[in-house]
Amino acid sequence: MTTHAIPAHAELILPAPAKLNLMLHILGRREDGYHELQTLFQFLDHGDQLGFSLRDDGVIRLHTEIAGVPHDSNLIVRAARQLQEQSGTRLGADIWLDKRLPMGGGIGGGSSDAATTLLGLAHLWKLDCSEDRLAALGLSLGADVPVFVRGRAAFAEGVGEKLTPVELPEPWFLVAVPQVLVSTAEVFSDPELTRDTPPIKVRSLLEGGGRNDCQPVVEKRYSAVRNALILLNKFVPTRLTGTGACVFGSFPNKDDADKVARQLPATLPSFVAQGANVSMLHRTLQELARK
Ligand SMILES: C[C@](O)(CO)[C@H](O)COP(=O)(O)OP(=O)(O)OC[C@H]1O[C@@H](n2ccc(N)nc2=O)[C@H](O)[C@@H]1O
Ligand SMILES: Nc1ncnc2c1ncn2[C@@H]1O[C@H](COP(=O)(O)OP(=O)(O)OP(=O)(O)O)[C@@H](O)[C@H]1O
Repeated sequence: MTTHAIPAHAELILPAPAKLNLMLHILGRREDGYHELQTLFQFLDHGDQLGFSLRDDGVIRLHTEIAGVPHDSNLIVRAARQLQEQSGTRLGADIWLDKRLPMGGGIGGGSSDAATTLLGLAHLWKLDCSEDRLAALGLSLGADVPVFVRGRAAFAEGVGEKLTPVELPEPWFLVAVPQVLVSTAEVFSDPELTRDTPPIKVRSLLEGGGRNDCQPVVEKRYSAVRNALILLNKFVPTRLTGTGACVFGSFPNKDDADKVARQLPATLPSFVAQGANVSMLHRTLQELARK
């Protein structure tokens, strides 16, 4: 399937799905400033799309500009160059991006783009690269990249890289997108952030426990997020994902989620998507492998 942003001649088109943090506890802070956390990741059937074509001159060229992100800082380009360097390949790639996920939304758009680039180029360049190696490479790009590389809903510990796959219900989610960019680094450096939540066992989470420790800080700093939580909570129990800005509630079916979405004001964009325990990226790659 091609889109306006991806030309029909792209050799490989892959999804870069969003994720939700169904809960997020902060247990402590490490010496390097990163936080130890416990979080539950599930994917959504909604995301960006990337197109890739092979180049034999070694050049990595992303043809889509993202406002405010220089070409060489884009996680897609950084992921491609790291893989190129580590694998020693002489090949390069043309890459196109159809950006649908809000940036700084807490639904992992940049991290998912990076993971799709790693897996897509490993496929296109025919590299013999294990998932463990790609996940380690991904971690150097961002704490959330490994879960997208592995593509399984997971309970995450450490800084988010110690992953235990889990089977969760796959409800429909309404995700509201407050029109504000939340800085993850800023939230993690707020002195009022709760950093001493005791560790819990994965089983108690699967029974529905947990909260998002970042939520009070984000609500305090960003009125758009606070207002979105107040509004959505009138219809469904609502929580922040990651460090925001997006907030979400779950529904047993799509119709119920759509009904609430229709009642939100135009100033609060939203989308409805189903939770997925296997990411769309991995489902697409599995189909490719069968062909
Ligand atoms: C909070 C989560 O969204 C949960 O999914 C992620 O762990 C954040 O992942 P991310 O956006 O990929 O984060 P990174 O790009 O690695 O880090 C951004 C900034 O967030 C802070 N950070 C991030 C992850 C973590 N476990 N502890 C932190 O303190 C650090 O200040 C870091 O400079
Ligand atoms: N391909 C990309 N897509 C989005 N953002 C990118 C990309 N490359 C670099 N960035 C930078 O990364 C920042 C964070 O983007 P991202 O969309 O991953 O945030 P997020 O949804 O808050 O992520 P997370 O849930 O992992 O905290 C952006 O503000 C942007 O400056």
